[in-house]
Amino acid sequence: MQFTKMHGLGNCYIYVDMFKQTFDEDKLSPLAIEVSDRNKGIGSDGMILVCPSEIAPVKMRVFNSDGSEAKNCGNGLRCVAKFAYEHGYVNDKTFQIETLGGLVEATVHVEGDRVHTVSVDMGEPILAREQIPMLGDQQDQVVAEPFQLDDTQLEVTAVSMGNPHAVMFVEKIEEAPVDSVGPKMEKDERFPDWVNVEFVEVVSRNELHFRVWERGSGITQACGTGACAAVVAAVLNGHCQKGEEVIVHLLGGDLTITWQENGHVLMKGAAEIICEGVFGRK
Ligand SMILES: N[C@H](CCC[C@H](N)C(=O)O)C(=O)O
Repeated sequence: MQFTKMHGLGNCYIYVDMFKQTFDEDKLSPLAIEVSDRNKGIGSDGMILVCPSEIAPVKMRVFNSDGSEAKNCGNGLRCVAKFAYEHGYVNDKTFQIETLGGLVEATVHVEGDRVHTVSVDMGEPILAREQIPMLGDQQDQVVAEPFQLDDTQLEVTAVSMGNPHAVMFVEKIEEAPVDSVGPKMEKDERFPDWVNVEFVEVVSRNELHFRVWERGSGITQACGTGACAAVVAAVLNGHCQKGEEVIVHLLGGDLTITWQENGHVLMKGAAEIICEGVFGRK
């Protein structure tokens, strides 16, 4: 299998060009687990397929390292946009990408003949409880809702960017309980589809620190949809302002996120190739 390993701020995936090769549907989840394995495979946070689409130049499918398929991936979208442009699957610098969560619009920023930075209009966040989805009979939106997890009392703000996110604010990001709270909340029964878990320290109305425990992959260096969810949650909790750029500091680098006045969330950040190769026998 031909592959390209790419990363967005250290959140790396094995990209497979499905314009040139195809696999049986039931092989995809096991293949994602196999290629993601850092000891017996290539090593990554998951696998992303760059597919033909009937409604856009390309379609993105995302598989976490546990083999589960997700509806969206922010860092993946920037890398898919770079891949599509550099492989000539698109002619313009701004184009749509189909995801399982709907259509998004990407713009590649070209330096010479290479793309290093990509902007993506991620569309509107989904805030209705039942569409996150999250159980509970309180009000329709989940903003700073008390959340008891074993003997820990937390406050959760829930946002979907096509995939579900539970955002919590902490005083010091370096003390965020990522590896203790993360895995418990990821599969808590109150999130029927499980959930990505984010911890945010507010530096100012235009700057956040961010850590993540990703659904299906665990701790990663960065999560693009999670950074978008974090800015939306920060606005909902009065820490940031709609219409203003927010710099989000993730372990692997920075993203610029704006929850625009028109309701759409704009994400801008890097996308890089690590290597290309053949997985398994030719
Ligand atoms: N773990 C996520 C998919 C990858 C999202 C993340 N890597 C990003 O950049 O948005 C989920 O199951 O919803």
